[in-house]
Amino acid sequence: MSTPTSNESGRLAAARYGKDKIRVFRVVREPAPSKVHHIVEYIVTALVEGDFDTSFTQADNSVVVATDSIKNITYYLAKTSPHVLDPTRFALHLGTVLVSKYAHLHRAYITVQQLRWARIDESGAPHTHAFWRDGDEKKVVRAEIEKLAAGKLTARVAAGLSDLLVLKTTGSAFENFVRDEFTTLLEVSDRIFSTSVDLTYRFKPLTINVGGAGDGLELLEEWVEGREKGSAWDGEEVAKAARQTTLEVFATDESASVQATLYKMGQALLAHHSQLDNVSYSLPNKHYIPVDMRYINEDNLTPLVAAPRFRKSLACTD
Ligand SMILES: O=c1[nH]c(=O)c2[nH]c(=O)[nH]c2[nH]1
Repeated sequence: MSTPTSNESGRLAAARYGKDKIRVFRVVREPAPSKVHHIVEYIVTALVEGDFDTSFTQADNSVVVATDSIKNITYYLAKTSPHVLDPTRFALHLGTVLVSKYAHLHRAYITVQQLRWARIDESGAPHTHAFWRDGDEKKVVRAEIEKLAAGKLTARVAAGLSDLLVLKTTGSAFENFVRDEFTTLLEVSDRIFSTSVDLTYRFKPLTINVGGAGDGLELLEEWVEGREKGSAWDGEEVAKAARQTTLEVFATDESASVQATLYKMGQALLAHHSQLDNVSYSLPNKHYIPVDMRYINEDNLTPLVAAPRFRKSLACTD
């Protein structure tokens, strides 16, 4: 995967390449007596930027770390990293290794999508090594690691979730929108509201000073420690809280529109997490339109038809 772009004069303006869709599955086995197994399944994208323009402009492969090697490094860290069970830390570890090991690579862009596996319940107790796919929802982490002057890295992390499917059967209206010759939608004071939530939140960037080069692990330890000390920063905790806040606002908001509920979700996240500097939601409306059964004298629209403007538009179409 590569994304070179050129300006009007035909010169290479920017270039980035790497590997997409690297599948990682890792089992961490606790020893006896517990013998509990922990698992993660990730889909990883690892892209790099650096001094390799000549690989695009002069077919010079001597500056190319093969995408196959990038995949192998990802596998190697999935096997060896103490951070593998935490997608944020794993992304940071992979990024720091790539820019630390190769002097001519300056930036790494790591995306980790985590698939959902939940423990199977066995007579009320979580099973030690059997799991089920707990829906299509994914946890998503995007980490950008930039090598600055010697001994300095900047980490920018955005995280969130995708494909969280939700539905509520009341507490949602959509009224008073523009009505003109193109309007066929009826106003409703009470409707089913369903959406598939995509959420991204960005953490404030952090610059860290590091002593030596290393393979990135020491840099990461320092990064993680610095983050957690004196602040509530912890990728997994924030992910859990952000998901819960999203669900609670969805459930409790007397929604005037998808737009208004979306904004409240963003406000709630920013209010709870001072370490975030940006929140973005996408909430595509999944329509459940009641079937009009008046032709057979069956009222399938009440209580959905309380608004006066709705009655008026019904009168027009009757
Ligand atoms: O909450 C909504 N917002 C819209 O902008 C819109 N547009 C539409 O057709 N239905 C809805 N619902």
